[in-house]
Amino acid sequence: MSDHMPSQDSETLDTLRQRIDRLDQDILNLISERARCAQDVANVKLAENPDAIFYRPEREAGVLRRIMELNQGPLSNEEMARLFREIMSSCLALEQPVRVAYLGPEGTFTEQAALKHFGGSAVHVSTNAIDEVFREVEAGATHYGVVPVENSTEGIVSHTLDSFMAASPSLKINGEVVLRIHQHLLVSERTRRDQISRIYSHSQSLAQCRKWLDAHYPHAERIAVSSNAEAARLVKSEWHSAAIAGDMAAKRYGLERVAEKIEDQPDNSTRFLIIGTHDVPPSGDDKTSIVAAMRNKPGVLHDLLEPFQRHGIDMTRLESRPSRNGAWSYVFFIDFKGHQNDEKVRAALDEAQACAAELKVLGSYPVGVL
Ligand SMILES: O=C(O)C(=O)C[C@]1(C(=O)O)C=C[C@@H](O)C=C1
Repeated sequence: MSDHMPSQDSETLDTLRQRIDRLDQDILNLISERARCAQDVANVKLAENPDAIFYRPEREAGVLRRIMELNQGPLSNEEMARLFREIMSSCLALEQPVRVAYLGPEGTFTEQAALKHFGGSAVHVSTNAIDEVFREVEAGATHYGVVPVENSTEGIVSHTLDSFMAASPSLKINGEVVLRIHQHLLVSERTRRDQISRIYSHSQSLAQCRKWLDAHYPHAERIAVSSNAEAARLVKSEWHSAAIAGDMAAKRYGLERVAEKIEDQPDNSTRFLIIGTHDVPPSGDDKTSIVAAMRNKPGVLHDLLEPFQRHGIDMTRLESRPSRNGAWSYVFFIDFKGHQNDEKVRAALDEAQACAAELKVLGSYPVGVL
């Protein structure tokens, strides 16, 4: 129907749009009032401490959880929380432009995780390797860092655990973020789609799509490269190649999807950790990560875990890594529910400490909300 033809429908559309205009004005005023409030919060923090910490993960988790509880629809809880995530990101940027290092290059899932956790107003800084993310944070070049730690189909990211073993004690885990990972087969406009003989991706992504590749491209050579984004970049200049990567890389390098969501496990997800240099107070729903080096004798794992079980602490992950130090053979990475300030967590940690050669609390942090 033409725009100039008056009708019942277009009148209704006009009045609805007038209502939306009025609502937008109210939302605008409220967001501005909220932003001014955040500026006042910044001044209070500065008055208390000239080296104030502006980013407060426990408070952000609380704000988002409350929004999800209050939400009555029609937008989903996740959608609403995502909007508030961005509002808070803008408010925090008014207090202090927060710098966040992530495992790059641009277009990686880690960049997507950093955006999901800190929102678009943080300054996101790409690095070339996981240990570089750690170095940036330790040196104070960025306030926080984001690193992948485990994938639901491929298991742990060993570089990250090794970096924790080598990290200074001032480095703390400040948060976690879980990302649903969707892999796509991507090509450029130059690619001859019927002659794809090479498929680039990160080794974990190739592994995550193994069955799909066996079925659809059994003869293409699979080439592991340093990241999915690097795979996407390579495809730009080769007519017979494709890449497996996610949405961020497709967008960043202007690639087309030949096939979408080709991961073998439909619930494929990756967990990322936020690292910083401060302890996070309790948020009401927290996790704690520790690393323990054990002496090389029988029954050590049982001795280490028994106090947690006895105090009724819910363990969410256990990994072992060979130690680099000759004095003991294994170190264990353990995640459990609860905050290190909780009485029963303290008691279990004290007892576990007594039987470990070395035990380091890597941090207590809010369970991922989004
Ligand atoms: O409550 C605070 O400490 C704030 O700084 C405000 C606020 C917010 O916008 O709600 C902003 C940044 C913090 O990370 C947490 C919350």
